[in-house]
Formats: sequence, structure tokens, C-alpha cells
Amino acid sequence: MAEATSDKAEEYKVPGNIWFNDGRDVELLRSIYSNPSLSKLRNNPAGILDAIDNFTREKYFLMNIGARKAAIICKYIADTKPSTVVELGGYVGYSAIVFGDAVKRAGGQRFISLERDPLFAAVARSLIDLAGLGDIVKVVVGKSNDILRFMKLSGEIESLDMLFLDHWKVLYRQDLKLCEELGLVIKGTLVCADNYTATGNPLFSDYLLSSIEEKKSAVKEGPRADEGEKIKETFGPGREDLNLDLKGNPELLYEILEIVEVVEPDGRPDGVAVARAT
Ligand SMILES: C[S@@+](CC[C@H](N)C(=O)[O-])C[C@H]1O[C@@H](n2cnc3c(N)ncnc32)[C@H](O)[C@@H]1O
Repeated sequence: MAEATSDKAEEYKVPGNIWFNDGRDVELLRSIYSNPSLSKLRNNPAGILDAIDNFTREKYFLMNIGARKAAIICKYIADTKPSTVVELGGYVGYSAIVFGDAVKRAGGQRFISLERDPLFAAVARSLIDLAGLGDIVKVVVGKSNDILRFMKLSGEIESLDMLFLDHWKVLYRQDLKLCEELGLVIKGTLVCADNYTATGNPLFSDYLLSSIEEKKSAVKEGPRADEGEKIKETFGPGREDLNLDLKGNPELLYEILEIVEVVEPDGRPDGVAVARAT
């Protein structure tokens, strides 16, 4: 595991009790569009990311991946040149702008950001357009599992070169399994996850590290009777629909390429994982 690094320059405000849904996302949008140097931000992804980072330092915390963790994933985009990438959890578009730009530079075709909150998605679209990335980055509103099914069954996406997970941690494992079942995650797909080590996400990390035999026997045995309750105890009740019946593709294994422990932009310890399906 790579060593945790910190960079004072990235410091976001600390989150406090309220992280979102208090209008800060719309305030971000207004603040960027009232920037006296707005014309310099047009078609300028790096300038917009700086403007978002400044807002999070000066006004409100925003739950963006931040520059330091994003750079780790951008390195893999530059090296592996994915053509089709899906992210789960777009929020106000920070990661879609940084990764969409990286995919475009690497010669890729599309970056699809799934976001269930229509207001966050509207803010993201507006910033993505300003960044000049509207030709490559598409924001789709809805629950990740519904959209993933729709995109596969409608033929919009056959399979993914890269999947980035950054929505609610309780959903990482089940959406990864869904992607496997749908044939979206296949051998060779790069799977990147934010918040891998912060408060731990054993559901997801245990699954990534499971052997074929362990997965096959888990499928055969089915979920434990108390599994749903245990998950709710760990992640909090009622936040999302749990689906414990997904079987995934037990034949897929994951090679962990890198787990990087970093300090979140607001100072909390956290980590990013990069794995490849084999
Ligand atoms: C941590 S934020 C994403 C941050 C973003 N990736 C970035 O770095 O700029 C998590 C987002 O996931 C969204 N989300 C949560 N559950 C979701 C689901 N089931 N489907 C799609 N989006 C979801 C939330 O609304 C929230 O905007």
C-alpha cells in the first residue's frame, strides 16, 4: 500500500454536520458564473476545478474527490486509455470534469456520470458545458442500478473499460456485482474506488479480494439471514435499497494495482483503490 500523503494547498473546509442539501451546490454554480474572469474559465477544465477547490476552501465543504486523489486515477487513465468510462455518483461534476478531460486527452470516447439527484446533476451539466467537455461527458440522472441496467439493455453500452465508484459505500459491492452480471465489467475492466480505506468498506474490499471458490460458495449458500441487518448497522438504516441476491460473475478475479492512502481535502484519512478484472 502506498504511503499517505498530504498537501496543505488542497485543504477544504471541514464538513461539519451538514454536507449537502443546504443550497451550497447552487451557490457554487452562481459563484463560478459570477467570477469576473468567467471568460477565462470557458473551455478550461483546470480553471473550473481550481474555482471549485477555491469555493471549498473559502465557502463550503463539497464532497468532491479533490485534486490529490483524482491525480492517482488520472495516471491510470493516461496509461490505459479507456474509451468508455462510467462513474457512479457525480455530485456537482468535479470528478466528471477531471476524469472526462483525462479520457478526452487519452483519446477516449465517453465518460458517463450517473447521479441520482437531479439538482446536483443540473449543476454538474452546467459546469461540464462551461469546461467544454459536453461532447464527451454525459450526466444521466437516476439510481445507478436502474441506469446501469437501462444502458446495457438498450444497447447504449456493451462493456466498460473503466468503472469509477464514488456514490454510497453500501452500494459499491452490489453495483459492482450488477455490472459483472450485465457484462459491463469484464476481464480487463479497470475498477477504481474512492473512499476505499477511510472508515473501511469491508463489503466491497472483501469481495474484490475473494477467490473464485469463495464467490461460488457464497452464491451457492445465498446471503446470511442477518446480513441485511448487519449492513444497516454498519452503514446506517434505510439509506438505499439493499439487494443481496445479486450473484455477480464469480469467475472474475481482481488484481489490485494500487491502494493509495491519502488525506482527504478536509484532513481526514482516506484511500483510493485501483484494480483490474482478470
Ligand atoms: C461523494 S459524492 C460524488 C462525488 C463526485 N464523484 C466527485 O468526486 O466530484 C456521492 C454522490 O453519489 C450520489 N449517489 C448516491 N447514491 C446514488 C445512486 N444510487 N445512484 C447514483 N448516484 C448516487 C449522491 O447523490 C452524491 O452526489
